Amino acid sequence: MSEEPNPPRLIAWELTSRCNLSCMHCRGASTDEKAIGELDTFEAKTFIDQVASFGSPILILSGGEPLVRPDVYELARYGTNKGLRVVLATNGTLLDRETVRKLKEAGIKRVSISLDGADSATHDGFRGVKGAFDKAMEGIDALKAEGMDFQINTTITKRNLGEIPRILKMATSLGAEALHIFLLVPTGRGENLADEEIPPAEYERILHWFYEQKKHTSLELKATCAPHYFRIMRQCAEKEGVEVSIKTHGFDAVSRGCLGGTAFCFVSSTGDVQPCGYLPAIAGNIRQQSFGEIWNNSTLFNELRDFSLLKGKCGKCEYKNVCGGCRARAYAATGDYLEEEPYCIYHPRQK
Ligand code: HEM
Ligand SMILES: C[C@H]1O[C@@H](n2cnc3c(N)ncnc32)[C@H](O)[C@@H]1O
Ligand code: MET
Ligand code: SF4
Repeated sequence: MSEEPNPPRLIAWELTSRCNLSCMHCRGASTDEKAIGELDTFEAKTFIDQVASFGSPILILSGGEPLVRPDVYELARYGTNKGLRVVLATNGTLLDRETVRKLKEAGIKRVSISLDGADSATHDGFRGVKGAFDKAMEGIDALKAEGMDFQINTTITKRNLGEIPRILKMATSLGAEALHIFLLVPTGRGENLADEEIPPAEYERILHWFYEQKKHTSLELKATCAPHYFRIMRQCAEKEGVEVSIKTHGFDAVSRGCLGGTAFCFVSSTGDVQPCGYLPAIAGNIRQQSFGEIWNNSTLFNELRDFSLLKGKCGKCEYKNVCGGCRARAYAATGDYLEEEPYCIYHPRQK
């Protein structure tokens, strides 16, 4: 019998698909209509039980907008009591000091705020609502006033590429713990935004820049949905004559590009388990099978764990074990999640 996979280290859970915003790039449906078929409080707690009995991942309460769900505090407390590290991902517009106090009481350890621009013109343009930037900044003020750790999540597109250095400065002066960049995946409502994706050469440039910035900041910088980073990190280290290790490169030294199905998964508001929120392929549903069963046995997840199945350039690449390409972007471009990452400029040595 084959060995059982390690349990996930991180689960992003779409508590609800409802949202008070409707950003153009959103991977979700995110409208203010009542969600159909959403897990109720009891089902949500059963899911937490299953996760906690199976492993002890970081549980990211996401959405839609998780703060529109009234039982968000009850679920956060439940997860915390079960020993999970529970964090919350929000657009920040619904946060005030009272809300932050309740999140703290529920045991939430960190909150991420999405900032897609360094000012209101870019951010509000992106998020489709005037005042979204100011509201998010007020949310950050509330987090600071209540002493809640926070990080900034930024989705990079052609619109804000030039503002990333300013966003990094802003995250630093605001006192964030981390800046996590996401690279746009044209999926969900963002399906038609392929034109907004930065070209592959720009990916290369911004990820090199990111590598350099890490040397000069105490902020935790993480590139999510940018698996190429792990190749670029190794190429840069080789040039510098430095060996990649935890000592020199921290957690990045032992992590890899796409973690979907290997250390990370996404659970939708109706209980579908997916490799990530940007890849609409379903490993199973927690209403039909336990989370652990899906994680261990799904064909989809087992395929994603077998890097020898990667096709095209990714399949031949000497970096496939540390990068692996973005499976969601491959799926969006070709309909096959094992195909090559379409936004990579690198030519593997093997032809
Ligand atoms: C500390 C270690 C962390 C790691 C290694 C990590 C890694 C990841 C990964 C792999 C993804 C999925 C994207 C993909 O499929 O490539 C992701 C998504 C995400 N992470 Fe993190 N993350 C970490 C911490 C956090 C924290 C502390 C927060 C929030 C406070 C957070 C917020 C998010 C959000 C909002 C998403 C998107 C999920 C969604 O689709 O809604 N992450 N992260
Ligand atoms: C949870 C984080 O995911 C981002 N996000 C939402 N939709 C997409 C997409 N299609 N591609 C990349 N990032 C996305 C949000 O802007 C938020 O910052
Ligand atoms: N709505 C929240 C945000 O914008 C979390 C989910 S985004 C798909 O950060
Ligand atoms: S990205 Fe987040 S805030 Fe924007 S519409 Fe989607 S769920 Fe809502």
